[in-house]
Amino acid sequence: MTMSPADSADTAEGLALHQIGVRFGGLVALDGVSLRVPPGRTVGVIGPNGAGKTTLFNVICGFVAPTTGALTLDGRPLRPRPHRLARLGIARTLQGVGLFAGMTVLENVMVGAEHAGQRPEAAREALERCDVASHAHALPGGLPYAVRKRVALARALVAQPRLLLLDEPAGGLGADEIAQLGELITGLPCAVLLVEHHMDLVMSVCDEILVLDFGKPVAHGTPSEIRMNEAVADAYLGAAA
Ligand SMILES: Nc1ncnc2c1ncn2[C@@H]1O[C@H](COP(=O)(O)OP(=O)(O)OP(=O)(O)O)[C@@H](O)[C@H]1O
Repeated sequence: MTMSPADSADTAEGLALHQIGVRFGGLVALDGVSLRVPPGRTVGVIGPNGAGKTTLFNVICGFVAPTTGALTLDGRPLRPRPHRLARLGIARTLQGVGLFAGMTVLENVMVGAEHAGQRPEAAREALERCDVASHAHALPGGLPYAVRKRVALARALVAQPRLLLLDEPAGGLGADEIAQLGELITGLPCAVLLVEHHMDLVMSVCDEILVLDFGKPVAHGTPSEIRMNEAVADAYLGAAA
């Protein structure tokens, strides 16, 4: 299998990371990571604990500035800032849920709609897409965790992003809920960057997968290529040992 860094992509469309490196003091969290998320594609990032997945996500969201390398959006330099992502057509969900406890489900998603300049009806449509419209008038606190996560996803989707960043969306979910989440992700019209531990979900929804180990890219390919890759098996067995 060949590595396919963003630098060699035949088109500059979409988000691209070029040789990104991040250091926290003496610790190298990311080292030479290149990746492209073309329009409409679902790209997964996996790796053992501490591999740098969340750091990569944080670089794209603008929470962490890369020490080396650069990002581009449609070929133009991108210096992400968390509060400017919506304007760029990028939405995200974070680990956990992060809903406003004092607002109903619908109001939570309306906040997202307003922020993105969408019409109010878009909020109900997003709830329907995520199959949680029946909870529109409930407060999040009383709802099952899986429902709250779907509401958070609806709040991200209401912006009708061109790129959706998902940070461990399967965390805390059961097998059936993860399967439903997979169906939802597969049906999305936007590009998706999925940072996730749950291999079955990643393998079932992603067009391509980047594998990190100790901050370095160790493989990049289709799910079937990744399944057969020895370096990937080594990274995971090493982590389990
Ligand atoms: N703000 C920070 N300051 C110092 N070190 C950090 C910081 N954030 C992450 N790290 C370190 O960087 C490395 C990569 O961490 P990161 O959270 O990106 O990995 P991960 O692949 O998301 O792990 P996990 O699967 O456990 O969430 C780890 O060694 C971590 O301890």
